[in-house]
Amino acid sequence: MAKTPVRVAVTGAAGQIAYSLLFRIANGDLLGKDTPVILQLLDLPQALNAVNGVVMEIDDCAFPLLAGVVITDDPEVAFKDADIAILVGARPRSKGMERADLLAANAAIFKVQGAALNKAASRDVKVLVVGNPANTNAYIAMKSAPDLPAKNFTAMLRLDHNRALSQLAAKAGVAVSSLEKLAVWGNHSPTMYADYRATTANGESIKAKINDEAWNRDTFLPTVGKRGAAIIEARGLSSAASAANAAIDHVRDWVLGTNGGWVSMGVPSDGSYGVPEGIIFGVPATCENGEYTVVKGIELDEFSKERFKITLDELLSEAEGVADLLK
Ligand SMILES: NC(=O)C1=CN([C@@H]2O[C@H](COP(=O)(O)OP(=O)(O)OC[C@H]3O[C@@H](n4cnc5c(N)ncnc54)[C@H](O)[C@@H]3O)[C@@H](O)[C@H]2O)C=CC1
Ligand SMILES: O=C([O-])CC(=O)C(=O)O
Repeated sequence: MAKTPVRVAVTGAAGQIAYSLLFRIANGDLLGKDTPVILQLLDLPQALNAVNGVVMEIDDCAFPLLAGVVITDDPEVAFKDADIAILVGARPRSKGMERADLLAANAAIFKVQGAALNKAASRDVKVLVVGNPANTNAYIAMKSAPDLPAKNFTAMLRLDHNRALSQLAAKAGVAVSSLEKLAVWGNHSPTMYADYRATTANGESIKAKINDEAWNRDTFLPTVGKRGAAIIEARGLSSAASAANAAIDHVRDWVLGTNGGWVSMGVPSDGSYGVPEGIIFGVPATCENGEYTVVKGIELDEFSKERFKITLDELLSEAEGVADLLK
């Protein structure tokens, strides 16, 4: 019997990330080649003409799995019965800005969208926030949706995770596909802590194989942390296709499972690792039957504790910065 189509809402549908993301969702890369999808696209009124143009192109692909498209500037229409909501729409940063500079500009958007999700979306909606600053935007959306389970709200750390995998594979001379058990902790910002102490390639410790603590501190962590800025510097625009790819990876793994493998996701803290409850913090997780489970019991050494504190302090100050908005 044909499967019921899954309703996937995407905000910022006229933007550069969406221009990669929407075609891949319609192609079945998100939910598998046996699952029809309905795209529910949101953007600002002045961008709807551009969304219409993107949808003309989507039509011209004749995707067999595409069961419908909704185009709207009303968040409640976009999120109506949504099973998945990928919140991309926000102002991106330009040269010289830090992601935190976007906090004020983007916070209000996520309050409105959280409230609209609360009202209109499926009670099981899986929300991924991509728009920066992603963790705190997810926090605002979650706090603005009191009738939805907090665990439904996640932020994208997967781009950092994928960047780290690629750097590690190159350094160690192993295939990306052989790497397991990488953790990216904290905020999607240069403070994130990509932690490969537990990572293995074909069962062998990557830390032992690389055996270069100076590289970890002085090259690897800054490269992963500042990759977004390096791409803006080189391209004049922030990363788009790689961000769309990471969004696909995040949601696909959440829905379809990771077979025991670790992925990094920003999720509301349950208090583990000393992160105050509700703060959206990047953690290693496994996914099964549509649920994620945080990997527990990882010991933090002195260096890890230092890095952990820096990224947590940043998130706590971002949360404080939006406290008034949430009253
Ligand atoms: N978490 C991550 O790893 C990454 C996050 N990003 C972030 O993703 C966001 C989007 O990036 P791009 O697609 O490159 O930007 P873009 O400027 O090309 O597109 C953004 C789109 O969002 C729309 N928009 C703005 N406010 C909106 C609202 N209230 N409701 C609906 N749509 C709205 C705009 O009209 C525009 O079409 C930025 O915040 C960027 O910093 C980018 C790369 C990676
Ligand atoms: O750096 C930016 O502004 C876009 C982004 O989040 C990334 O590429 O990681």
